[in-house]
Amino acid sequence: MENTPEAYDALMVLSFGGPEGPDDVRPFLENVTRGRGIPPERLDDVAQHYLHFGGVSPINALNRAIIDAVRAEFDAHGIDLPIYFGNRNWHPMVEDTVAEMARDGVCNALVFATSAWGGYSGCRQYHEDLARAREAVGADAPALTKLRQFYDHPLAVSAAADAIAAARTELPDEVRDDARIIFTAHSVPVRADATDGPTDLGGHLYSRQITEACALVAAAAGVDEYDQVWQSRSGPPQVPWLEPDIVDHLDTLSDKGVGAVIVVPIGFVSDHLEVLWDLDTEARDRAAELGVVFARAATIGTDQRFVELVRGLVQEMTDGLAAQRLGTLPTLGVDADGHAVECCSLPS
Ligand SMILES: CC1=C(CCC(=O)O)c2cc3nc(cc4[nH]c(cc5[nH]c(cc1n2)c(C)c5CCC(=O)O)c(CCC(=O)O)c4C)C(CCC(=O)O)=C3C
Ligand SMILES: [Fe+2]
Repeated sequence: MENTPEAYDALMVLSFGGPEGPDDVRPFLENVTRGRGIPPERLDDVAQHYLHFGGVSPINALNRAIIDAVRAEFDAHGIDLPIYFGNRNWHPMVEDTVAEMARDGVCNALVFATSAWGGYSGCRQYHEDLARAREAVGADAPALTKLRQFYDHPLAVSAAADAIAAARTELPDEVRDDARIIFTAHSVPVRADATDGPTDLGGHLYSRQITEACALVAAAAGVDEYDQVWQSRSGPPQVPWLEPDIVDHLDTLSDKGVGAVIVVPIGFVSDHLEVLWDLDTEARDRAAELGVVFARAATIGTDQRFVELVRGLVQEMTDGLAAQRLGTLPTLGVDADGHAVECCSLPS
């Protein structure tokens, strides 16, 4: 797809947000779950996960580091767009960021959201956040164009493949070559996944993109056999979410005699709390109980290729370059004219 080059005057990095101290935890969780029917017991549990780390999620600091690295990458390539930071659920809130951009005279900004995926939580909800923020700011709000989904960008695929190779070197010699590769991504309600994406695709855009990304990364890493599982399930127990859960899957693998695993957090770009708690704490502890040797691959956000990827996505829009892609599924987010479209919408 060729985009029509247009004049953009800023980039916003848009993310989930996370608490930065114990007093932030409850109000943050209330922002995340407002009107979503998450049971109070689940919220109490999740609050404990955050409090275990002093009430600080690493996500904001990680995003600030990504912004610094993108700034350096832009400077090195003569891209003089200012970079702003906004979040869905915690400060700096996207509404405040858009107000600041309006005060600075920004008219037409690009938006990089820190999710590679289609689907409601990873894509459409970010469009809703932008629309809400523009409405709050009113007539002076800049136009905001969300960059496309990047789950199959060649730089994302090669960074994830190299992270598997690096994790393999951490394993003891005797299990290194036989370690089972497990890709994991955030679970979502089965019903939400079923209705994601263009109707002619038949839904399931999020889970299909994850499946395709796993196949691309496995091929790049020279891995023939692997598993794809889910993590961080939320919601009431009677509502079905994508399965199997990673912790249950470790039991299954252990029963089959698997002695070592490399867990690959394909669904996330940085080591935020869903990685530190659900993988590095819960899954790692379960593996230890089972006597399964455990290594976890790094997320791609720390790899230099990640900022090159961000620059590439921006240049697709500013220079009208063709999208760099390895996959075949739709990656929604911009139309043929380079304009943001309401993607991943539920059929009405
Ligand atoms: C698909 C997906 C991604 C990946 C795409 C992307 O990256 O955007 C993602 C990322 C993240 N999810 C995160 C945290 C949370 N997600 C929750 C709840 C939920 N996530 C969902 C889906 C996703 N979530 C869903 C369908 C819910 C149910 C409620 C709802 O429909 O909204 C809850 C509520 C408590 C609970 O866990 O029940 C929390 C605290 C953090 C920040 C971690 C940190 O603080 O470091 C990040 C990056
Ligand atoms: Fe989440």
